[in-house]
Amino acid sequence: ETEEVRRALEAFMEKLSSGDIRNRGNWGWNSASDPCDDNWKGIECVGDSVRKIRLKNSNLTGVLDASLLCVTSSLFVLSLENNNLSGELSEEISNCRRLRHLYLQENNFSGKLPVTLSKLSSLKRIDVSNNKFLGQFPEMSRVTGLLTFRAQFNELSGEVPSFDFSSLQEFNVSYNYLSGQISPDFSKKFDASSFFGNPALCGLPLPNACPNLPSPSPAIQQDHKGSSAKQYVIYTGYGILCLIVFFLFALRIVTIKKKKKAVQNKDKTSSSSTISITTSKYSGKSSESSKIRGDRSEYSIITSPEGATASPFMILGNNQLISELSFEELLSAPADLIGRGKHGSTYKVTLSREGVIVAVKRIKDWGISRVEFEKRIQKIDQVKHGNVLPVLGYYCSKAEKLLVYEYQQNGSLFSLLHESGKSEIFDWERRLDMAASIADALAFMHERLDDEGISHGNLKASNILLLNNSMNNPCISEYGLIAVANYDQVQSSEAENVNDGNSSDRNIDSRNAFKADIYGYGVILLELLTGKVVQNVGFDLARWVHSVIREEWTAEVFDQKLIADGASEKRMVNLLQVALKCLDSFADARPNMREVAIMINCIKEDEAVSEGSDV
Ligand SMILES: Nc1ncnc2c1ncn2[C@@H]1O[C@H](COP(=O)(O)OP(=O)(O)OP(=O)(O)O)[C@@H](O)[C@H]1O
Repeated sequence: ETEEVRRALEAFMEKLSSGDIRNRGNWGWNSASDPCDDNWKGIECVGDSVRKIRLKNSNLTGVLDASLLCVTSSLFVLSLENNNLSGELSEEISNCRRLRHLYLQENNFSGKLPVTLSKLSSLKRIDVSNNKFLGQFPEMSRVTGLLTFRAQFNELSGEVPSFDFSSLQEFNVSYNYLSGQISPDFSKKFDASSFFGNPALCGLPLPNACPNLPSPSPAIQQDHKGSSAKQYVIYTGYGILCLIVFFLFALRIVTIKKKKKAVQNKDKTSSSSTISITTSKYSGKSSESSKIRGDRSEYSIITSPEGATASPFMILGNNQLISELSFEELLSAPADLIGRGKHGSTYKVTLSREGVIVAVKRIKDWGISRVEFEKRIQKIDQVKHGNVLPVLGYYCSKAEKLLVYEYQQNGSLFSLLHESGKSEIFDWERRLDMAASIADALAFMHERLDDEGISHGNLKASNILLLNNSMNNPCISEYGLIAVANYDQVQSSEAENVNDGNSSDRNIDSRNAFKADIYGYGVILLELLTGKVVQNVGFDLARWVHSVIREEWTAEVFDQKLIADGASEKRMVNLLQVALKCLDSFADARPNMREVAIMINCIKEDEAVSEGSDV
């Protein structure tokens, strides 16, 4: 470890032991030695960095100075239970950014739990039970992936805040001074023993129902009467304002209709017309640096040659973001080209309605009839999954198709893996979670769209977006946009392998397309495991991985960041084995997506179990 860390840890121990570390014999904890090389008591390292501090039942009597402790930025586990530590847990605990397990139970800690606990986004298990913590709970819902929260036998008060329930397995806040109604989310998952001993807490799963809300007191009613006159004046004002807005809106519709008529008349006289998307000129990957507003672009939407009737712009579902969005509004909004792929271009379009940004995917030369296209989009729209980005609207002419999606500002799995640098922690657990979420979502889509033969068709890391929510969950975008999969990696001999001589051509095609998705998913797994870009200027990741494994250098394959983080090699190898199954050159030998999802979830469970036995 660095000298800075050694000194900080020495000072940390001095405070834990009330300055009395001389009596601790051969504990080490002396900055003249090294915590990893010289085996300081309770310290576990991976390579040169301290990962775990485990000093339970060690008769420690001082205070926990988090500002010193968290100089050790690679700390994963802090276990100080059953000592005699006192004082507060300070806000600097959030500087231990990678902390996963925090065990402080059975001490004499007091004061409030720091609000900064919510910044420990990697936290899996926290136990602060049997202390004297008081005051309100910190807001913990941002800590996704929390498995255990134990805070029983303290003096905590206020309401039970909301948590992220997706992973929470154990929750106990019994014997505190909590009050209010327990949220139904808790009662679905935990029994009364999690809440006993809080006299002012009510509702299921506790036996005491919550009293009905009291009706407003006469004094309040009186006050209400007094304020109703004021409200009358305000509402009348609003009414007049609404009338004015309505009048202006009607005027605008009449003007637009007149314009439309003029355009249609023009269409009838000329053989084609051009509507342009106002866009910046494409100059490299990122458009942010090259915004040239108001350019008439080369990227234009050309109506069908007959030009008689342009296809309407269709809005799907009742998404508020683009409700009643007109094609005119979409086309007149400023658009930045954010990428141009094999199958078309994608634009970031800022609508005039406040704050609404959409992504418009423009597909050219897709040889599919309008009827077929519409049928396909409608089918996809009927299958909803939280990790699959829905199409909000579409436009379809003979020459090209436009699809509108909600813009996801957090980028894609590709950018997270290859463009985010060191700023963002993308550790093993998050990668495994992501692999599982994508597999579950894809298995769901495959099963629901099996009869229609609609696969994703273009599965890759840039089509896995990070959702706008606080958890940045992965989300598969552009599902089903390409009718025939066109992976370079899928060898042409595959069609023969898949053909058993009985299936119709159509079945062979759609089965191939589903199997191609599995291949695409295998490549994503390889990218998660190796941190390398697939097919990057002559580099074929799948082939490279195969050759390294043949040479029995499996550990060389993995992303060095994962190794340095102490990710379990056993489970990385397990995931690699799943990836290799997905990449089998014989399409028929690949598992289906449900089988893949089951395998990945098993690895995830294995990870959770080992997490639990970590301390
Ligand atoms: N809804 C969206 N929100 C934010 N970014 C998006 C959205 N959809 C796509 N992108 C991003 O836009 C960029 C271009 O996407 P696009 O799909 O056009 O190209 P591609 O995926 O590289 O190629 P292909 O045409 O083969 O799909 C990618 O970086 C992608 O992550």
